Amino acid sequence: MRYQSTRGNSPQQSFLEILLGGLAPDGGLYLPTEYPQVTTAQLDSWRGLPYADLAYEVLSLYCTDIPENDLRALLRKTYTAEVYCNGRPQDNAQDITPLHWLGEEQGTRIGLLSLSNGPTLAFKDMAMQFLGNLFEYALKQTGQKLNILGATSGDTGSAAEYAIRGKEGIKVFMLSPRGKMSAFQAAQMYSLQDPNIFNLAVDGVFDDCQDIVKAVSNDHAFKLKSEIGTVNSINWGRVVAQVVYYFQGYLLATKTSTEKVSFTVPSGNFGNICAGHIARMMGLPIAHLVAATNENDVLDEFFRTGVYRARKSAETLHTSSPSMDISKASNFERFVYDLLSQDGKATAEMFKQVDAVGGFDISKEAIFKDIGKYGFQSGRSSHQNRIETIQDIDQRYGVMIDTHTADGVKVARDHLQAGIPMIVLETALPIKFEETIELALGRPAECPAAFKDIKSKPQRVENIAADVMQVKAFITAHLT
Ligand SMILES: Cc1ncc(COP(=O)(O)O)c(C=O)c1O
Ligand SMILES: N[C@@H](CCOP(=O)(O)O)C(=O)O
Repeated sequence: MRYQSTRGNSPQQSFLEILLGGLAPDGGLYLPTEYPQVTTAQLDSWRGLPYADLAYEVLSLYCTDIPENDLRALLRKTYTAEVYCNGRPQDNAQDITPLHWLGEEQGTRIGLLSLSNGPTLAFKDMAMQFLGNLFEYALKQTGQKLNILGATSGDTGSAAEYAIRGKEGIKVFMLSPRGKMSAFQAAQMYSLQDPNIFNLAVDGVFDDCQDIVKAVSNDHAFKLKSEIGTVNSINWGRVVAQVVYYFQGYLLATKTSTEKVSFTVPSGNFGNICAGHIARMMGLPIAHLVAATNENDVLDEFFRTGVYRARKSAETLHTSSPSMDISKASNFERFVYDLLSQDGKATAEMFKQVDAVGGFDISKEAIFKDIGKYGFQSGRSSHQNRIETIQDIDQRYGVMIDTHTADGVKVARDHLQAGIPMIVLETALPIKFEETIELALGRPAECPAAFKDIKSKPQRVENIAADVMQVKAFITAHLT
């Protein structure tokens, strides 16, 4: 399988070649030259497979330069019930991403796909644990070192750091928006004392952190000299590993592979739902992919109106689902590339416009009229909506959900279709946003034993301005 850039001006490369690099040299994002197609018979034959083996079936279509036995071994090492039971040991832990039906609403079943049982209690662990093992494997083959530069709004950071702490030859430099994450999220990252982990608290919002990562990646000389790699969903490895749980969710929800299912995805950087889009492009029978945003509703606005209007940092709101406080959704470019029939030149033009004037408007163009064929729908949730949804799901079903999942449930309920099951992706555990849970329910969220005293541990973090030069200087000073 070869990979090409969404901006059409980088040489095609193999999976392992793009894995360590992140952004393509022309500033675009990598996508496969074609989406492998999965037949109904293939899907049926995957029913009942252990998660690691299902992951092998899906990922072997993409990671064609990793020998079969190595890929299978990496996946079996990654996807174990021991690694994915940190939050809530449960009966069906062997499913890795168990599906919990909540009940029947408006003539259809609604359920939660549990993606947050990994070491840091958010869905990011699903891909990041695999990437940690894969980086180690790839570096052993080449003898290279890797310095990861990442941006986080709270969950990617800790998932990457827990996956990579203590690994030989890899350092992590993680940019986080100072004061914008929950106290629990900050403590998860900043309490790590491993010498290969560096936390930088940036004076800005997540988008400022993400812009710095992209600017550093676009300085090709610095990137090469400093062996910079990425773990954000701009890295194809992250997205493709997330494709697997759409297959798992579908197979757990259905009895035959002709049935349709819809997914609602709490969305910010468009990485998670982009993985759903790819699963659908591969032939997974997904009726709708519903993007649920919080008050930072750039994506909802686009799907409703055809106008993509990235917000400036000062316009990005600090909400009670803070991991989705994102106004420039990186992976949206991957979808736009497909929407433009994989025309790299046209995609580059659109995103040049985003940099120059902050967005684009396709509301009057034929491609916007065609958007329905990709199955996307969208909606937005507010602080009041999420409080009411957390209360309602607790009262009605006895299930406590986090604030991001609550945004998902709220928007899912606005898009139920009789007879088509709706799966909401559960993206984090409630303890990560305990202040809002207390506010909604008047009682504390359950805290896994491993994190009981997390907030009282000493923290190691450096404050830094939202300045590319300062970040480069920090990295350079900590490379040896
Ligand atoms: C808990 C949680 N929910 C939802 C999201 C949004 O996911 P994405 O950025 O892939 O759209 C994030 C961050 O990415 C998150 O951390
Ligand atoms: N919500 C994320 C930020 C987006 O990260 P990505 O790695 O999925 O691109 C976070 O919690 O850090």
